[in-house]
Amino acid sequence: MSVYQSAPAVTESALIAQNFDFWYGDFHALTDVNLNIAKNKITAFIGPSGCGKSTFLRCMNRMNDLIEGTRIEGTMTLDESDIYAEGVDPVDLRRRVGMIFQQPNPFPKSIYENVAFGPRLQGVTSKSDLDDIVEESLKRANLWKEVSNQLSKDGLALSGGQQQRLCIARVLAVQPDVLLMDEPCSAIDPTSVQKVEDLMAELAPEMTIIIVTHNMQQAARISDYTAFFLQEVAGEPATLIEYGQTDAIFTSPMDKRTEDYITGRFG
Ligand SMILES: Nc1ncnc2c1ncn2[C@@H]1O[C@H](COP(=O)(O)OP(=O)(O)OP(=O)(O)O)[C@@H](O)[C@H]1O
Repeated sequence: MSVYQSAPAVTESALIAQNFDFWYGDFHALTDVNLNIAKNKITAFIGPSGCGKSTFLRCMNRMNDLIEGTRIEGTMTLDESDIYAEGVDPVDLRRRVGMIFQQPNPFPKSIYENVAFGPRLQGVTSKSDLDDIVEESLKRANLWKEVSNQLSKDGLALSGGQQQRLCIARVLAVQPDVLLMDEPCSAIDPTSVQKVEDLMAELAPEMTIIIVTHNMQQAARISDYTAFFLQEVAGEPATLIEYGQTDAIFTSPMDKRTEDYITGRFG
């Protein structure tokens, strides 16, 4: 049973998981997750290694579909539509629900082509439209000033932190409603971490952001809501333990297990 502390009301929720379970083949990884993700806010997923944070994140844009033998039970809705319903195109879903990974993964193409790739697939052909989208996306990703005079440079030649912001620009170029970020700052330098955190704050008023982080200070600093996951018994499924406004989770957790985790007693 999870504890909810002033979680967002359903009407303010972008994504809603109900009685959600997930399996990798025979391995039951997550059970009975019930969670309303607040629209246009930042939500952090925290918990010890292996408690299913990334798994649950990947359920939100059906990335796990790409792994053979996975299955779900329960429902996951995005703006009240079931994302696992028959007829939903996972590729279209992943445009609406973009993802940033721990390791930046630009294409081996120029900075410009990395950002223009998605819009081109969507049918944008005009050079001036593409130029505008590339500039706007790089600006929103806090990268424009650093790369505006070298757009033909290979994206892989950028620093790790710049590559991560390039990946963010690439996602922003297709105008997602939701941004999933799986430990986006753990492989980049501190200055870039600051830039990524700044841009998350800038994006949040118009975009729902969910971040998996091992860094408690980061979760406390940047998120509006926090969800704590835990696998209590090895081999048994993990679940959501406590969820609510970040201030409440970090200052007055209602569940002893949340308190023990955030005060560093385990994990
Ligand atoms: N592709 C996979 N196939 C089988 N089991 C997997 C797969 N990916 C993850 N798991 C298992 O699912 C459980 C949850 O893993 P997951 O990576 O979601 O946890 P996490 O909380 O994100 O961990 P971390 O903080 O270390 O990244 C773990 O037991 C993991 O070994």
